[in-house]
Amino acid sequence: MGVATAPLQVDSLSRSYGRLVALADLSLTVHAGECVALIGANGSGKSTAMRTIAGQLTPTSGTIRIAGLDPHTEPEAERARAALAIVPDSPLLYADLTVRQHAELVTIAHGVHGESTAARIDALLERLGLAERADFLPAELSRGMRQKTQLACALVRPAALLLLDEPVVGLDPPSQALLHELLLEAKRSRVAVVLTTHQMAFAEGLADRAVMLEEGEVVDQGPWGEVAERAEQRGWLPS
Ligand SMILES: Nc1ncnc2c1ncn2[C@@H]1O[C@H](COP(=O)(O)OP(=O)(O)OP(=O)(O)O)[C@@H](O)[C@H]1O
Repeated sequence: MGVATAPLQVDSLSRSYGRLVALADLSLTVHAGECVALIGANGSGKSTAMRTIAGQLTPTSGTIRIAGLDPHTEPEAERARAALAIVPDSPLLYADLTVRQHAELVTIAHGVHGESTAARIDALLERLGLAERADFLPAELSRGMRQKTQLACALVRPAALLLLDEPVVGLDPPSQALLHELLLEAKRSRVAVVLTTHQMAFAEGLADRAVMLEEGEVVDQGPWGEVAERAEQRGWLPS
């Protein structure tokens, strides 16, 4: 067996919107079981990085490999998407599907639907406090419940790479603690996790490494504790 392919390998990734360079020259490798936090001010390029890695935005230059596969080139893109689970910065749910149907749709789409997945869905909805809302439509849910539905969709099936853009937003403190625990479990299952957050406390104990962006450029990166300390020194106060 050769060296295992990293779930995420990004090389010199840049993305512009017209003349605005939203992300410049990001290189990042995330190994199985590792968590990397992207931090930075509003508009620093975090979501642009996440969406480009996810295959939703075309890179201006650079390369992305998800489990060795290019998310921007068919037919590889489909297999890259299969290796990837995403929590977008605002919930993207179908108006006419219930909470449970969202989770089922993901398992069907990824070919892992069956009796054991039905039990897994039940257990996950229970943990997320959604069991009593399993048959509700998105419009009948609170904002936090919609966010938890999105989390259920991302966690309900195996993925090599989990991308979470501001996953904490809208969650109450116990739900934030639960998400922290669920992500630690994902790491223990060898999932590579990349998340963006403005809440330094949430990433504490979860992120192994951090990348700090400023106006699209990487201004610092390294072990979480070191980057967080330097970020505080440069006036980046934890919330
Ligand atoms: N669709 C777009 N068209 C033009 N410019 C965009 C577009 N989306 C984002 N930008 C610009 O790209 C830059 C980076 O935005 P991005 O959403 O990646 O930042 P962010 O770090 O995720 O911010 P936040 O913390 O507010 O979520 C900003 O200057 C923003 O104005």
